[in-house]
Amino acid sequence: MDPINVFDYEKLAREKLDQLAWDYYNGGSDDEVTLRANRSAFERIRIRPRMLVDTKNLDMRTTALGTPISMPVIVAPTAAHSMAHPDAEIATVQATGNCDTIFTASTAASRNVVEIAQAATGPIWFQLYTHRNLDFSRTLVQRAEQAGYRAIVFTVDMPQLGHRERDLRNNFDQLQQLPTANFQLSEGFLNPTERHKIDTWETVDWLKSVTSLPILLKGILTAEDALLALEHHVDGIIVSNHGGRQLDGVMAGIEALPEVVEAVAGRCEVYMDGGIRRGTDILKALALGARAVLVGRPVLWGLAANGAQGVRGVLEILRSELALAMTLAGCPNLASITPSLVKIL
Ligand SMILES: Cc1cc2nc3c(=O)[nH]c(=O)nc-3n(C[C@H](O)[C@H](O)[C@H](O)COP(=O)(O)O)c2cc1C
Ligand SMILES: CC(C)CC(=O)C(=O)O
Repeated sequence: MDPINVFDYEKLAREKLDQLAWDYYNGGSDDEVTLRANRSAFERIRIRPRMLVDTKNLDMRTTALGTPISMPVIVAPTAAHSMAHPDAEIATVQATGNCDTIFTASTAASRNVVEIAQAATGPIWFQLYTHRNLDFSRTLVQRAEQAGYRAIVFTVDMPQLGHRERDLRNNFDQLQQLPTANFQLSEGFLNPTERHKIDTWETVDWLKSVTSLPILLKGILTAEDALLALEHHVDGIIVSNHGGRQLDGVMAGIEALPEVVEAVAGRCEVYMDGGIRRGTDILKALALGARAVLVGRPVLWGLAANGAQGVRGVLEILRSELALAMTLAGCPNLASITPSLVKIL
């Protein structure tokens, strides 16, 4: 099969992955209400296209915290790429760089923070989960800074692992069994039930004190927390529900985006993720105020299907779908994508 959309890569990945890896990648928490909402919410947003607009010189380039990227699509941090393909993060970081966009390396990656930076062919961000010993985290963040990462993405929605029933049925204990390189999660994360003792808003201040890199908070879903993030001087917010893997029943990323954008009022950059599978999804997110979107599972599907080439295939499909959506909607560039482009039903 020659994949013509991202879902074709999902089918190819399903054929390659064993049940445990498939469930870990694709699953959500509890009843997976939020996981499904991340997709279905896009169907309640309709596009108001404009006609007879000159889109010959279509331009979707932008910047993310000052870094130029060729399209408003960034690779989200996801753990342990070696479960998808032996080339692991080396393949994903290189394919992403070859598409001229940003790769975000997870703290729970299967290659360490320096190996990934050395393999990179483009800009990279580092996603942080704190270690129970903050000195260890300081070293990790500083190693990332020295290795050339351009921002720290601090994930704030995991005081404890969500209740992922597919993994429980497979006896897959992520904190014990994920093949991670930076540290053993079972040692670093505390006892999973005590993890909530680690991170507070003070941790954001601590993070600012140990790095000069810009900081994004990933996992914000409300205006209240967006305002607190601004009080703590973050550089960016990623509106996210962790791909429906943490608290089930929370809003879809695309549903939470407008209130965060309104609260922030241009004072920092706002990104979103969750359920981005089509160029039209990206168009809708940009219309509702995201600077760019992040994609999680589709990149893992591409990696599982065909290594670096599969990752590139996924990202190029999203690029060409967005180009077509912009053309048909009468948007020659990202600045022309404004709230009036969509109607929320
Ligand atoms: C298998 C898997 C592993 C993930 N690992 C991480 C992680 O290590 N750190 C993190 O901040 N988010 C992690 N996430 C969440 C993603 O960064 C992102 O928020 C989510 O996947 C976006 O939704 P999507 O998969 O529908 O695109 C993970 C998601 C998946 C599916
Ligand atoms: C359990 C974490 C280390 C990885 C993660 O964020 C996830 O699986 O969603």
